[in-house]
Amino acid sequence: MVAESRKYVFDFDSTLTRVEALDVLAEITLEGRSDKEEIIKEIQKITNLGIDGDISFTESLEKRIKLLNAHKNDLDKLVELLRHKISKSIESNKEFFETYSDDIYVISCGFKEFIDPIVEAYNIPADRVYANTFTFDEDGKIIGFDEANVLASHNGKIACLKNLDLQGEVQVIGDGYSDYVMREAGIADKFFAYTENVHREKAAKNADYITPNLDEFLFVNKLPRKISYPKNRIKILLLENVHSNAFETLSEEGFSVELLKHSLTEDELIEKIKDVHVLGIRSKTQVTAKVLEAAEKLMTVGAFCIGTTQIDLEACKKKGVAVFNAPYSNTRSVVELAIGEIIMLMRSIFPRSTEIHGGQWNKTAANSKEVRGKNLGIIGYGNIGKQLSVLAEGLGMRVYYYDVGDQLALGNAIKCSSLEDLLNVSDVVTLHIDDNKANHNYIGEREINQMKDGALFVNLSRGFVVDISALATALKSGKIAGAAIDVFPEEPRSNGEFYTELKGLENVILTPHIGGSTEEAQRDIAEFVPNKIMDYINSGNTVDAVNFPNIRLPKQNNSHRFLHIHKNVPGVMAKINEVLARFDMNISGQYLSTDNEVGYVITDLDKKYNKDVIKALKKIDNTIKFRVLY
Ligand SMILES: NC(=O)c1ccc[n+]([C@@H]2O[C@H](COP(=O)([O-])OP(=O)(O)OC[C@H]3O[C@@H](n4cnc5c(N)ncnc54)[C@H](O)[C@@H]3O)[C@@H](O)[C@H]2O)c1
Ligand SMILES: O=C(O)[C@H](O)COP(=O)(O)O
Repeated sequence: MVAESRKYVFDFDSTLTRVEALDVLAEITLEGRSDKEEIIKEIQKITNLGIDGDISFTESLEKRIKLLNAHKNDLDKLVELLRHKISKSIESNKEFFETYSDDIYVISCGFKEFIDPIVEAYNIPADRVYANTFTFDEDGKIIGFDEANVLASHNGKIACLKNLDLQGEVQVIGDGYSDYVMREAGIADKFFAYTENVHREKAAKNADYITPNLDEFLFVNKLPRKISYPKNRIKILLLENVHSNAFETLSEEGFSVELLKHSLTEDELIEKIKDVHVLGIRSKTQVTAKVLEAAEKLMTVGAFCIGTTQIDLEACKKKGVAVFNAPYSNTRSVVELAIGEIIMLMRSIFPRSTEIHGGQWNKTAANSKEVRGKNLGIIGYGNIGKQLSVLAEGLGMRVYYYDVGDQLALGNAIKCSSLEDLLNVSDVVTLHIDDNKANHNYIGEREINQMKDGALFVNLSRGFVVDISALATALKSGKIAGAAIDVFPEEPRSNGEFYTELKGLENVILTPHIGGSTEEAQRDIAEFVPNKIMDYINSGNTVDAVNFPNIRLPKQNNSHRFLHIHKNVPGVMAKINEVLARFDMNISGQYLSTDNEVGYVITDLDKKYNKDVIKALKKIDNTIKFRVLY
C-alpha cells in the first residue's frame, strides 16, 4: 500500500477532462456565428501559447475571455458538456478518487465555476479545488477574472502550491507547462506528464514520468486501480501492412501498437518479438518455433488472413499462445477474382490486351469462348469453393467439385468421387484447397496430364500446392491453354523484383497474391481479428482460436479472473482447486476447456484474497501461463 503522506495534485483541462474547457465554452458562445471557426482557432492558439509558456498566462486569459463573449448562463451548458468529457481512465478509476479523496487536490488555471461541479462527482470538495473565478457585469456577462487570485498570474500554480504547504510527497499530474514548473521550482516532488488526451513535448521532456493514462499512474505508484494491467504496457506489433483500422482500433483501446509495412525475416522477428505481447501478421511472416522461443511475453498471434500454416500452431499452443485468424473476411474477394479470371482466360483477353499495348490491333474470335455451359472443376469445396460454385452456376457454368472432406453440394453442383474424375471432365480447373503442408505439389505433371487438352487452370490457394515447372511445361506445349496464378511457391517479403518461370507465357494472368487484397476484405479483417485479440486479452475468451481450446466466458462481474493454461496431464485441475481451497478463495464461477495437449481453466473469484495464492498457482507443475484479469 501507498505511503500515507502522499498528496496528488491534478490539473483539470486535458487531464481530468479530455478537453480544454474554454474551447468548449467557445463552441457554445459562438454558435451560429459565421466567424466561429476562426475565433475558435484563435482561442486554441492562445491557449496553447499559454500552456507551453510562450506568452504569460494572464495575457492568454485576458485575450481568450474577450474573444469568448460568454454569459453566466453559458456555464450551465458548459458543465453539462464537460460531464461527458471526463478522461476515459479517470472515469474508470473513480474508486481511486473515492479512496484517496483526502489526499487529492486540483490546481488549475481554469475556473471554479465549471471545475467544482465536475470534480464534486469524484469526491473532490470545492475547498480542495484551487482555480480562478470569473467576474461578471450586472447582466451576467463574463467580463474578466479575479486578478488577485495567484492562479491568474504567470506561474501562479507555483505560488498556489507553495501557499498550500502540503506535507509529505507531492505528486503533480498534468499535461502542460504550468504543471511541470511546480516540480521545477522544487515545490512538488514529482511531475507526471499526462498524455491521455494531448502529448505536449515540453511537458513530456520535463517529466519524471510520462503516463499515458491514469491506469499507468496507479500501476507505477502501486495504487488500487480498475484494471489489472495498464493496456499501454501491452505491446502489439502489426506486420505486413495490415489495414490501418486495426492500428486505430487497438490504439484507441489503449494498447501500444507498432505497424510495419513489410514482413520480417526469422532473425529480425526473433530480435523484435522479445517484448511483444501480441503479434499481427498476414500470410508471409513465418512464426517458427525459434521465433516463439524468443517470444517471452507473447500472449496471442493474430493472422490477418485465412491461412495459418505460416505459424507453428503446435509450438504456439505449447507456449500458451492463442492464435486467431479471419476465416471468412476475404472469401468473397477471392471468389470475385476467380470469376473474373475465368472469363478473361476463356476470352483470351490478356493476350489481346498485351498486343494492343504493344501497338497491334488483332480483332479475332480465335480461342475466345463464353463461360456459359462450360464445366468448372472446383478442387477444395470449402468456404471459397462453395461460394464460387454458386456464382459460377449463376453464370451458366456446370460445376463439378472434389473435396477430401464430405461436403454437401450447393445448387446443381456435381460431386466427383476422385480428383481424376474432376480433372477429366473440367474445361476450367480452379484450386481452393487449404494450406495444409501435405498438399505440397498436389497438382503436378500426372494431374496435369489427367486434364482435358486445352483446359484452363486457376490457382488462388497456395503456391506450394502446384508444381510450377510442370505447369510451365504444360502451358508451353498447349496442354493447358491458359492459367491465372496468384500464389507462388516462393513469395518475396515485400514489394520489389520477382521472377517466376511463368513469366511471359501466352494467356497467363499473374498477380502478386492479391486474391484477398480488396479494401472491403482488409477492412473486415481489421475489425474481426482485433476484436478476437481484445476479447482474449480483456476477458480470456478463445472463441474461434485456431490452436486453442475454445471457450466463451460470461462477463466478469465485480470479480477477479484467474486464467490458468497448463499441459493437459492428469491431476492439474485438482491441484488448482486444492490451492484455491487452501487460500479459502470464494469462487463465483469456474470454466474449463481442454484439448489433447492443453487445459485452460478460468476461475472467477471475490476481489479480496491473499495475493500469495497467485504464486502458488504459478508454481503448480505443468503450468504454461497464468494471468489475473480485473
Ligand atoms: N489468394 C489469396 O489471397 C487467398 C485469399 C484467401 C484464401 N486463400 C487460400 O484459399 C484456400 C481456400 O480457402 P477457404 O477459406 O475456402 O478454406 P477452407 O478451409 O474453407 O476450404 C478448403 C477446402 O479444401 C479441402 N481440401 C484440403 N485439402 C484437399 C485436397 N488435397 N483435396 C481436396 N480437397 C482438399 C478441405 O477439405 C476444405 O473443404 C486456402 O488455402 C487459403 O489460404 C488465398
Ligand atoms: O490466407 C489468406 O487469407 C490469403 O492467402 C491472403 O493472405 P494475405 O493477407 O497475405 O494477402
